[in-house]
Amino acid sequence: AGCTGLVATHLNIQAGECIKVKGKILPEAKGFAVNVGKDHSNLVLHFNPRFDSHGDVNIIVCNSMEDGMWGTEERETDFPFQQGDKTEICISFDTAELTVKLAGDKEIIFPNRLGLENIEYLSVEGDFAIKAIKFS
Ligand SMILES: C=CCO[C@@H]1O[C@H](CO)[C@@H](O[C@@H]2O[C@H](CO)[C@H](O)[C@H](OCc3cn(-c4n[nH]c(N)n4)nn3)[C@H]2O)[C@H](O)[C@H]1NC(C)=O
Repeated sequence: AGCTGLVATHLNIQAGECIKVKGKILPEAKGFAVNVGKDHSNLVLHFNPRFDSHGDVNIIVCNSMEDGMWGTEERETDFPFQQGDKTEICISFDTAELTVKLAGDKEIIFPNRLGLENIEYLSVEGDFAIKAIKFS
């Protein structure tokens, strides 16, 4: 699993609340990921913008992980990220789906495949310098 940065556990984020991750994408970024779920092996969302990694260029890969096994990827080619830029990602969810609000009023919806009712785990990994994390 990539070079892990921040990990937060024992959170108790309920449906309808937001997780806001603010930071700066490194100038030569290959990719970064924001993971939320129950723990590191049970992710309701692995949100992974790729500038140039795993053969993908400027694609957002979203996936889930259940008991350490990846689910089926969903890919988004509308890519509102630039290397070297500051960015803010807001993740909210309910038992049916997660909504990721991005710059430029872009939204990505991803199914809550694990049916999680609360989020206890957050990690941010890859070429991203965190400035602030806010739970609201
Ligand atoms: C075409 C060849 C076979 O498909 C490729 O298979 C790769 C390996 O599964 C896929 O890359 C992984 O895709 C995952 C999301 O589906 C992750 O982005 C993974 O990133 C590194 C990573 C994170 N983690 C991790 N995070 N948290 C935990 N517990 N583990 N483990 N590995 C990547 O290594 C890659 O996205 C996928 N490409 C396509 C086009 O499907």
